[in-house]
Amino acid sequence: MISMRFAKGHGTENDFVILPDPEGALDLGADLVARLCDRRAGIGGDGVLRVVRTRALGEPLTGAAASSEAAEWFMDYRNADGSIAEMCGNGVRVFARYLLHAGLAEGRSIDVGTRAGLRSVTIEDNGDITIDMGRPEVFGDGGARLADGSEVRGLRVSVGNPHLACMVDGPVGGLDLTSAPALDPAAFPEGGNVEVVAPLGDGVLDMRVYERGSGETRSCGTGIVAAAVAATRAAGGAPDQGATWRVRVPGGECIVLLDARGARLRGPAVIVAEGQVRLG
Ligand SMILES: N[C@@H](CCC[C@H](N)C(=O)O)C(=O)O
Repeated sequence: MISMRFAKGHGTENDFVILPDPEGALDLGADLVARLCDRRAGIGGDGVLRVVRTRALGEPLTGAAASSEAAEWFMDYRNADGSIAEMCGNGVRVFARYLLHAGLAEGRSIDVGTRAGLRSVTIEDNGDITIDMGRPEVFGDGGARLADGSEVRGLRVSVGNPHLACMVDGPVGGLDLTSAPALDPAAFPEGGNVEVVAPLGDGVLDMRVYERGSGETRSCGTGIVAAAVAATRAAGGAPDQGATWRVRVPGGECIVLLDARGARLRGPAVIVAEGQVRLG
């Protein structure tokens, strides 16, 4: 019998099982993650956020992750299928909300370690949370084949993790995201997340996403940033020169601010449950 404390939270309905593990005592294998995220036999979630002190993480922080050494708390993010991802934008907001809720952090500014590097978080007056997402990297064009065989073209963007953000004509609601879009393995050697994005006018975007390791989710923070970058370029602009987008997703809405410093992502994050989970 496996028994552990958990919390459950979401950011625009991208939902997470939160596992408090300050001293890194949990043995969190892919199978356990998948069982926790199972929506019938487990708690259910798009992923797991393990809340661990950076010094207790138990893995080397090299490359992009090295700046995370400066953060007391590390967001060890796993997708619902148990795979490890570098970064989760909605996850960072929910993680920060949990730190405050659990008394593990205080104040309006919190640093969170991630595998994509340190992310600085600000709590806004209305309770929304803004994350400094760093500078998205653009790698040029790419394509994907959707489940029904149709093709979408888009921009390959790294927001710490890989995305193909595809501007489409017409509503995103009718596109087939029932199974993983096929990506070119040469362009996405680690797989990727695929966004379909339609401009609604007045700086508003409509977006759906198929997430690597989780399936179609109701929101994806890094995907929202990738969509904002693709929309800025599709409109003939340059993200460095400044743009603000409201991005609507099935689970709500986030704001992306782009400028020469990079991208900031703002949106809600809530904790909805706490308890003890037992898996036989
Ligand atoms: N939902 C997240 C992204 C989670 C990771 C992604 N599925 C991947 O494998 O890269 C977000 O809010 O950014």
